[in-house]
Amino acid sequence: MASVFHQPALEDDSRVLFSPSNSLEETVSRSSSFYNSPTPYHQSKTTYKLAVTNLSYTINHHGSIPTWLYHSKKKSKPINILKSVSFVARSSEIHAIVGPSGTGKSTLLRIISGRLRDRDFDAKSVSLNDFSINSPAQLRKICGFVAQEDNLLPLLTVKETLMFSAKFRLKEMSAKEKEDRVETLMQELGLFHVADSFVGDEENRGISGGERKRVSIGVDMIHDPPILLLDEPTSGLDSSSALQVIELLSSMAKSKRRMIVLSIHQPSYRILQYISNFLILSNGSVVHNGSIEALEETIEKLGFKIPTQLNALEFSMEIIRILEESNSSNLSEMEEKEKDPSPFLMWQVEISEVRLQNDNYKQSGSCFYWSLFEIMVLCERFWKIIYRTKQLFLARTMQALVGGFGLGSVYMKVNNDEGGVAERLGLFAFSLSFLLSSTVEALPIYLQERRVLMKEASRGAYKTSSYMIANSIVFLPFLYPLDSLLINEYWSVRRWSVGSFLLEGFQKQQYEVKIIANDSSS
Ligand SMILES: Nc1ncnc2c1ncn2[C@@H]1O[C@H](COP(=O)(O)OP(=O)(O)OP(=O)(O)O)[C@@H](O)[C@H]1O
Repeated sequence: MASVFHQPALEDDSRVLFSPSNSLEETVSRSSSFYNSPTPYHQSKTTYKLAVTNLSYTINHHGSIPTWLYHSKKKSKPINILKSVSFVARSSEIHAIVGPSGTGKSTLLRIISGRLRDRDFDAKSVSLNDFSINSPAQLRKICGFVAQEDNLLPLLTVKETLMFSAKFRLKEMSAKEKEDRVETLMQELGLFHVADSFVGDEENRGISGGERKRVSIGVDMIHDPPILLLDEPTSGLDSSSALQVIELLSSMAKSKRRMIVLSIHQPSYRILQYISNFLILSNGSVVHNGSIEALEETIEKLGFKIPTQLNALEFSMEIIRILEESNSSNLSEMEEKEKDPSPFLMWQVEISEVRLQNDNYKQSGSCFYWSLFEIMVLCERFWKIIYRTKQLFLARTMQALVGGFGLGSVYMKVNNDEGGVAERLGLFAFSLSFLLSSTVEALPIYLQERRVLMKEASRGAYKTSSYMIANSIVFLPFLYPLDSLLINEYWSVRRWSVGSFLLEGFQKQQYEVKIIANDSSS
């Protein structure tokens, strides 16, 4: 904890971006070019310091349920998920967040990655190279976030998956540049040998678990963000695959000065050596922030001996309550000492006045053009998935043809009189009921896609409206009852549509009413 309150010596080029000596305009222009730059960030060779200071996060018991749905006379008790969490992470290092289940690791990562509402974000709590971050949107731009559950479409190959991510996130690049970026990334992630293999899922076996995890990492670092956040990247992997993933992250951190912050459950002894700093959380509070050696010292000072079969981190989980108590008493001592504001804290207040001016971030080029581009890329992806989903593509095409012609043939016998109109209406309703059943059939596929959509849209890969339009364009021809209706209507070409029959029937009725009226008046 103490390390948080000392101003660390920064490497020379760490101030290139947000140097306090720069004028405000200079800082602003540099910072906005940083966010807007299509160039991969690592090329700037800038190092970063991400500081989280006294971050607390509280939610109401009913979470995101709207108040109008939550009828309770009892006032809900807020839950303090994170309590005054502070730490500093730097480029070229792996920083691990550890702790028992439900202790707030994922919540902390989600906040740092900017995945929270603007109104829940405390602007004073996160800074980059000593400049306060104003909004979650800024964090989303500079951080790649790999969630615990992967977000991959099983019917795309590894290369296609990365290529689609490049199309969404590197729009300014030419097709050749995107291709090169994907090739380089596959090389870096050790995925070249599975480039043309399908990602797969539980039903259709594809690439291995470790490779899946590496593809997920690739999807979120296609734009080469300087900060990469990963929620439990080793979960569900055997020890050698877990080690491979951590080794890969370590080499990525070192070779391109990336900052890596990850949450991890019980890392093995071999994994520990790749991690520079451990932030141990218990009930949302920090109980240790430092190296593994510092943790061993703390445990020894508390009078414990680490059993030979456990590493310091595993043992710390067993005595986490004692660590928590000891840390809270250390903290109260520190608070006593810090009643007078330290020079570091005063300096923090001064620099926080120089804000990152990124709110006016605008994507270059016309908005309409990009929307069109997104729709086209999404259509291409939808089409690939439908084409490769045999049950969807073949069955639907057959259904459209057989159903359409089958139902259409019924129309041949229908007479061209009022009775025919009634029969046509019956057939029309019958066909409509097929539309409903077809929607139900497509639902599981749509729901699987929807999960991916929600995650992609939340990280700003594309607009939800583009997805909807693309979805409609591609799915519409496969709504076979609709095709049946069109074919049926075409079959009854003598009158063209049920509508015209209805109109004709209505006119006839009007005519008959008139005749009856004339008869009765005469
Ligand atoms: N939106 C929410 N509504 C209600 N409770 C929440 C919400 N988000 C988080 N929590 C609670 O906050 C606590 C911390 O959750 P979080 O997912 O961050 O824990 P974690 O340390 O990542 O757990 P795990 O290791 O099991 O993934 C949990 O008790 C969780 O139930």
